[in-house]
Order: sequence, then C-alpha cells, then structure tokens
Amino acid sequence: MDAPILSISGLRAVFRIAGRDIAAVQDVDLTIGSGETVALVGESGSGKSVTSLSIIGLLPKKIGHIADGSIALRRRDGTVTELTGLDPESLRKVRGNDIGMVFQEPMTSLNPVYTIGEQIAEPIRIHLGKSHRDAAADAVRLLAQVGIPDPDRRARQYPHELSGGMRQRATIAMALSCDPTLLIADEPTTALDVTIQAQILDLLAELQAQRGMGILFVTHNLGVVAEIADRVAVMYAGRIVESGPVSEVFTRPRHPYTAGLMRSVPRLGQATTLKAAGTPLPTIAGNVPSLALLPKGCSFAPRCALAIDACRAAVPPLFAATSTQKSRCLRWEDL
Ligand SMILES: Nc1ncnc2c1ncn2[C@@H]1O[C@H](COP(=O)(O)OP(=O)(O)OP(=O)(O)O)[C@@H](O)[C@H]1O
Repeated sequence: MDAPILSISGLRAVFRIAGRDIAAVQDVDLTIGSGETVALVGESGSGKSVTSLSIIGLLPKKIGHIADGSIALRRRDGTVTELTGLDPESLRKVRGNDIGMVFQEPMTSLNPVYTIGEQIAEPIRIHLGKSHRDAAADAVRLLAQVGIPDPDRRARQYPHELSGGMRQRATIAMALSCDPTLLIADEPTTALDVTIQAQILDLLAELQAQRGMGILFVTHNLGVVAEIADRVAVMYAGRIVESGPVSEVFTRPRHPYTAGLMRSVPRLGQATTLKAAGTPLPTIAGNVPSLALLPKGCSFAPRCALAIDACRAAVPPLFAATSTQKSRCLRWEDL
C-alpha cells in the first residue's frame, strides 16, 4: 500500500509569549490518504490554523515554532519527505510543488497589481520551469478547469474585476497549478454566500476525484464537514479530542465536546420552532480555556456535564472506540 499523503505524529507547536513557551497545538496525530478529505474542526482558537501553518512551515517567525513531532509528506515522485527539519528554501520548494493552499479570503492570496493569468502562470514557470508562453496557456486551461467562463479574457483581468466566488476559483487554480499531492483549504468558503459556497465545495470534490490529491479542510462549520469530508478530527484547546469517519462521528459522537458541537447546529425548521417557543438554541456552556492556563487533566472537563475526578487528574489518552473512531474521553462508553 502507498504511504499516506500526509502523516503527522506527536505534533507540538508553541508560541513564545511573555518569556514562556505556550503550546498552541500538542499531541496531534493525523493522516491523510490520497484522494481523501480530512476535516479539522473546532471553535475559534482550538489550533486548526496553527496545525495547517505547521505543515507548510509558515508559523509566525520568531515567536512560533514546532517544538516536537514529525510531519511526513508523500511527494509527486513518490518519495516521502520529513518537513519539520527542512531549511526554509527547501520548504518553499515543497510548498510550491507538492502542497497547494487556499485560504478564507481570496484577496490575501491574490496580488491586486497582477492579472489573474500572470499570477497562476508564475508558480508554473518557477516550479515547473515552463516558458512564459506555455505557463500562460496552462493558466487559461486551469481557469477553465475551475469553472471560470471565458477563461482567456478572465486571465487578462485583475482580481478586483472578478466576483468573490470567481476570485476563490482563481486561487484554487493557483493552488493546483503545480499539481500538488496535498491541498490545504483553510475556511475556503466562509467568506462566500451559501450558493457560491456549495459550488466551491462541489468544485473541490470534482477536482479531487480527477487528481486524487489529499485535502486537509479546516473549518468550524459542521455542515460543510458533512458535505465534503471523509474523516473528521475535532480539536479542542490544541488537542484532537475525537477523530474518525464523518459517518461514524456524526451519527455517534464519542466525545462530549463533539456531542455539544453537534447539538449547537440548527436543523432545518428547528431554529424557528425553538425561537417561537422562546427557547434559545443549545450552546456549550462556558468558554475555551486560555492556553496559558489549561487545567491539569482534560481541557474540556470544566465545561463537561460528565466530568468525574479522574478527568481532572490527567489528560486522557485517545481511546479506540471502534477500529476507526478515537476519543480522548475517559467516559466515551457512556455517550
Ligand atoms: N501569532 C500568534 N501569536 C500568539 N499566539 C498565537 C498566534 N497565532 C495563534 N496563536 C495561539 O494559538 C491558538 C490557536 O490558534 P489557531 O489560529 O490555530 O486557532 P483556530 O482553531 O484556527 O481558530 P480560528 O477558527 O479562529 O482561525 C490561539 O488560541 C492562540 O492562542
């Protein structure tokens, strides 16, 4: 069997704050196979973006670094490269060649002063060594592939001349320009309205089926996870607290935090019914703890109705609830 596209183990990423190293993510294990989409979900500040920035080596310089763990990437030529030890120049090459990235706000990836075509062609010239002319032709082909009508004309336009949805399609074309084995999509549809969001998700699924790349999809939206992901990893206060196939985790969550997240998603009709009855939607009581002041045991224990003394004594390990579903909860069997 082929090695996974991405294999993370024991990742710990820290920030130096007020002279102390604070772990923003720790004990993170994650694998993504080819053609597989894995969603990373959790509330704001749970460590989703720090995990993806660790993979691409773009933690904020000086204050952030990977303190422990390994991140192995299978590249297009089939070789597996350990990313944590790479020098910045080699890492930049890996980023351009083997990992594509799409972020929430397309304007952060697009440069307003260059045409769309120039921006897609540039990495093709730099990383694949193609001529100006061939790279420009590739850019138009890619724009067509991501569903942009009249790609020849669009390639000559500037980012501000495109709608938000079209801009996001263009950044996807840019991310795919060097045929990456791994695509990292960090909240790629959050800034778009719902119909465009659905179109972008369909596009990603279609491109993945054609290319067989692995996708790491970072989002706080469980509806999007259900739509696009094969497997899901739920993060809380920097750790993965539950992981498994979406079909298993969503039908039978084995961590109280996941169960709480699922209860807080409105179902069709439910929001209006509850509103009419004067009942607010259920939310998870309490707040995510500060990373500098994490409780001694399970980070979720202070908000958890099931917590017992043992939960407050030590961080629970990941238990295998099924052969594919894991939970970092001592009481997973009671859920
Ligand atoms: N530049 C930074 N300096 C200091 N701490 C940071 C920095 N970036 C992130 N952190 C810390 O890392 C934690 C995890 O942040 P991260 O951005 O990964 O969360 P997230 O789950 O992606 O949230 P969001 O959905 O809001 O993007 C934050 O709570 C914060 O304490």
